[in-house]
Amino acid sequence: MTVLASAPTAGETWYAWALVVAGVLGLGLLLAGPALRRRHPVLWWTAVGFPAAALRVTRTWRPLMAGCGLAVSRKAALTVVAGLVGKGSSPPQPRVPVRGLMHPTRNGFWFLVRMLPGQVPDDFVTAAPAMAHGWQMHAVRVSSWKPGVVRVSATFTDPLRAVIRPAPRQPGRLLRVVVGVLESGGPWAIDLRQIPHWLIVGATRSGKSTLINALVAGLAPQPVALVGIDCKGGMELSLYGPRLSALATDRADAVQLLGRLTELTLDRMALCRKAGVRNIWGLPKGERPVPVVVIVDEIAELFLVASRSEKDEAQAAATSLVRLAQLGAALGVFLVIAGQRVGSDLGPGVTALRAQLGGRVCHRVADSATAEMTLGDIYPDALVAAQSIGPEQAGTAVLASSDGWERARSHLVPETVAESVARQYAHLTPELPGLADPSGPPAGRTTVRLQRLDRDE
Ligand SMILES: Nc1ncnc2c1ncn2[C@@H]1O[C@H](COP(=O)(O)OP(=O)(O)OP(=O)(O)O)[C@@H](O)[C@H]1O
Repeated sequence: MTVLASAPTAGETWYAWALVVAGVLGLGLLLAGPALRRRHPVLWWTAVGFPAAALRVTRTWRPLMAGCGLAVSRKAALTVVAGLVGKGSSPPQPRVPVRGLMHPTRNGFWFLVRMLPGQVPDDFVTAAPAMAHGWQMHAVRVSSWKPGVVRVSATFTDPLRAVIRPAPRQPGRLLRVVVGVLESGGPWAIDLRQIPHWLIVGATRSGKSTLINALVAGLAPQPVALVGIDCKGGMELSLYGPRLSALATDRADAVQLLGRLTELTLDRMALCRKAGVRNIWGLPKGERPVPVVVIVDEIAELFLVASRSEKDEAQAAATSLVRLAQLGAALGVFLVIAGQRVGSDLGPGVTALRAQLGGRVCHRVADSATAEMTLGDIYPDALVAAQSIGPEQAGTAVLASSDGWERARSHLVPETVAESVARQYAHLTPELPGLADPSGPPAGRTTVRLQRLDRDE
């Protein structure tokens, strides 16, 4: 028997080579994939992860939408007509929301979705965990984009897992400090001119003080006055003593200091009224009073009462804080209030105050009620994210403001660093004569140094 062998054509040779090259590349990526992912995650995501995710999203979009109850059946009449015209072919599929182009990011992707009539963004928020599972992503977040459209963004890994050390400080904008990293990979900046008052909540050792360290270390080199209220005997805030213009270490002190701050605010109001401007930023530079950032550590110490006289003090403190929050933004007085709890059990004042604090940071919390108190009145869907922060994720928090919510992790700024920055910039501490306690030494020069025994730094 004779076998006739014909020489391959040029087209066949090219095709065979392309197959071999694709096979070698595929095999190489398969073998080197895990190492590439570990060492160069961005490169891995661009070369392997994103194309695979794009295929997965395309393949699963319709079944996912149907499984999550986001597909809408065609009109019955249309189905009947299609059945008659199609002569037994399968009826038309239910309609699913229209998905836009996928845009890759450094650690994920995002796309827009046009919702079908009758759907609201919350329907997609509920479906986000199913999308994350279906696409094998670390997390999927859904936010409103514009009426009728939501933005779906996904991340393939948690960028907040690793401890984040701060980069060397750059001179920044007045009252703006980069304190950490956002889950989306961008900087987490606290900008007091944009959001003047903040509430920082978290269980013990969840990262509140570390965040305040980062904030103070960023504010210390700026021309601002820092004022501390720490009713735990100054145990936390006395660290920054050399850079503080005033420090109250118990409730009686705090009530007086808050009273003086209210007077200072009213003086500023009179100044602005006289100059015919709406806020201190409208005053000429030479006449503009220095911005004051008031840091309150452990708000419960101000509000919890055991006796009648304490009740009056707590009420006075609450009233002053609410007034400062109402008037302060325009007059250069900003509040940063930290505590383990902000429940209404602390008294009616705390609810009124909470409503005035537009910026919220919720670290790991001990109970769901605290997360609800911190975030629930702004973004109920952020609650799940806040409640899933574990003890090993100290410094991780959910941030919320009128712009939306996001997960973030603060820079690890140990107290020794914050203390030395405060000493380094002590010469910038503005003297605010109206604030100093007439009966005591200037608080900024306090010599008390209380050591926390539970620190591991
Ligand atoms: N952003 C962070 N990155 C890494 N580790 C952190 C971070 N924040 C806090 N930690 C770790 O958690 C520990 C406790 O943090 P921190 O003292 O800030 O908690 P806290 O909420 O202020 O606690 P307490 O209410 O008891 O004062 C720190 O000593 C540090 O080891």
